[in-house]
Amino acid sequence: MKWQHICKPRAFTVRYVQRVRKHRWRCKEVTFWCSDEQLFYQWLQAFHDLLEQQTHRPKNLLVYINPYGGKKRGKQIYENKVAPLFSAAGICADVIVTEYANHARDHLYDANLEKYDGVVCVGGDGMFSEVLHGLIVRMQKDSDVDHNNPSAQLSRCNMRIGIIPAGSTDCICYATVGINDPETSALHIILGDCQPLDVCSVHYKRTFLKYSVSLLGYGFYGDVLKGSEKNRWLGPARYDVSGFKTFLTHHCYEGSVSFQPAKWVLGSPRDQTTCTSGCYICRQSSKQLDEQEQTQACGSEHREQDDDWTTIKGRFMAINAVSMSCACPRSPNGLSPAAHLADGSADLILVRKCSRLDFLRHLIRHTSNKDQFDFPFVEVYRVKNFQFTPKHFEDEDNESTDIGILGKKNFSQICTDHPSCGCNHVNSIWNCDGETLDQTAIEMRVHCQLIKLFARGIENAKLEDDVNPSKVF
Ligand SMILES: CCCCCCCCCCCCC/C=C/[C@@H](O)[C@H](COP(=O)(O)O)NC(C)=O
Ligand SMILES: Nc1ncnc2c1ncn2[C@@H]1O[C@H](COP(=O)(O)OP(=O)(O)O)[C@@H](O)[C@H]1O
Ligand SMILES: [Ca+2]
Repeated sequence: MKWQHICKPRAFTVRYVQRVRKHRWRCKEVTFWCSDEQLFYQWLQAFHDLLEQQTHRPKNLLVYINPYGGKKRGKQIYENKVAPLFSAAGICADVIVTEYANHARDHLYDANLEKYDGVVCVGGDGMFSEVLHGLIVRMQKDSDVDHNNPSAQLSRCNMRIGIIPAGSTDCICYATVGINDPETSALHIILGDCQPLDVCSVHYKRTFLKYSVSLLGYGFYGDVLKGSEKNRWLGPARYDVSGFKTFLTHHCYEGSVSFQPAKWVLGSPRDQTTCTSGCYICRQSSKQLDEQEQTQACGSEHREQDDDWTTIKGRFMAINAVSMSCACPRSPNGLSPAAHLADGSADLILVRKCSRLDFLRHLIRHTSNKDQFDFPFVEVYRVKNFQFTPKHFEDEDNESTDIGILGKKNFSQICTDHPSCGCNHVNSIWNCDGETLDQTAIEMRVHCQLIKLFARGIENAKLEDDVNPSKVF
C-alpha cells in the first residue's frame, strides 16, 4: 500500500498480481479513495491484518547476483525489474554481487542465515547450482551428515531458493515457473510460493562430486558444454555453435549403465501426464516421505531394496538423467516432458549409437510436441539411482591423478587420434547442471524433495486464460 494523491488525502494504492499470457505475471496497481475517514481507516486496518496473516511471505532475503551470467545483464535486471518490486512489498534484501566463480557457494558455507527467509540467485543454472551447493553442504555440516557417503540420508533444507533468470538456458526457472521472466519470478518470491524439488547427488567411489537438479548428461550434452566453454564471450549463443559442432562430430561412447527402477512412483516417463502446480503424483511422494521420516523418528531403519539392479551395456550417443522435465525456451516440453519436480525419481534417457540423421530427428522432436522417445535407439527409465562405468575406466583411473587436464586430454584425443570414426576409444565428460565433472565413472542417487523453491510449478492452461487477479493469491 502506498499513500498518495494530495488532492484526495484518503486514498491508498493496492498492488496485485495479474496473469498475462503464457505463465507470465505482472504487477498491477489500483488506487482507492473514500470520503469517509473512518471507513478509510477500517480498510487500511483490514489490509494490514490480511498482510500480517501472510506469514509464508518472505521479509528478509539474501540475494546473489552473477554479473557475468547469460548476456551479462544480471545487475540491471535486478536493479530495474526486481528491486523496485521487493521494496514495494516491504522486503529487505541484502545484495551480494559475486566477484568470482563459487563466491556465492563459499559465502553460504558460513554466512549467518538466521535472519533470512530465503536466498535468491540472479543468474543461470550454473549460478543456481552454486547456491544449491552452498545451502545443501551447509545443511549437512550443521546436522553432522557425511555427504561423501553415497547412501547417506541427507537433511532437507528449509530455506527456500528464488531464481531470477539471467542466464543462458534458465532451465530450472523455466521448468518450475513456466517461463524465464525476471518479474514473474520476483512476484512468486514476494507471494511466498513454495515448490519442493528433487536433488540428485553424484559420487565417484566414496567421494562426493556434485548435486544436480536438472540435467546430468554424458555424451552429447557433456560435449556441447565442454565445447561451449571456450566461447563464453558469445553468451547464450555459445550453446548453438557448440551444439552444431558436436552434432557434426557425432561421437558415441561405450560403457555400462546400471540402475534401480523407481517402483513406488505412480507415473512413468511416457505416460504424458505432465507435472503441474499441486501435482497429484508429487503429493503422493510427499506423503510417502513424511511416513518414512516418521518411522525413522520412531527408531526403525528405512531399508532400501538392493536386488533389482538392471544393467545395460552398449555404445551411447547420449546418457541423460533428469529429475525434472528440463523445459527451457529451446525445448518448451523439455528433455523428459513427463518428469516430476518432486516425486523422488529421475528419468534416465539412453540414446544408443545411431546414424546422424536419426540423431537429428531425435533432437528435432525436442522442439515440438512429438515423442522424442519413440525411436528404436532411445530408451527411457524412471529410476531412483544409477551408476555409469565407461569402457575405458581402467585407463582413466590410472591417468586421473591430474584431474584438471583429464577432460582436455580426452578431447584432443578425439580430434587427433580418431578424427572421423566417432569411435569409443575416449570418454566424454559429464554435464552436471551446466558444469563439467572431473570424473566419468559416477553414481547418482535421487533425494526426494531435498530443497524448496519460491515457485509453484507449472499452472495449467485453464487458469492461464482466467485473468481474474484474485485467483493468484
Ligand atoms: C536441431 C535442433 C536441436 C534442438 C535441441 C533441443 C534440445 C535442447 C534441450 C536443452 C536441455 C537443457 C538442459 C539444461 C541444461 C543446463 O543446466 C545447462 C547450463 O545452463 P546455463 O548455461 O547455466 O544457463 N545448459 C546446457 C545447454 O547444458
Ligand atoms: N563473479 C563471477 N565471475 C565469474 N564467474 C562467476 C561469477 N559469479 C558466478 N560465476 C560462475 O559463472 C558460471 C555461469 O553462470 P550462470 O549464471 O549459470 O550463467 P550462464 O547461464 O550464462 O552459464 C557459474 O558456474 C558460476 O559459478
Ligand atoms: Ca523427479
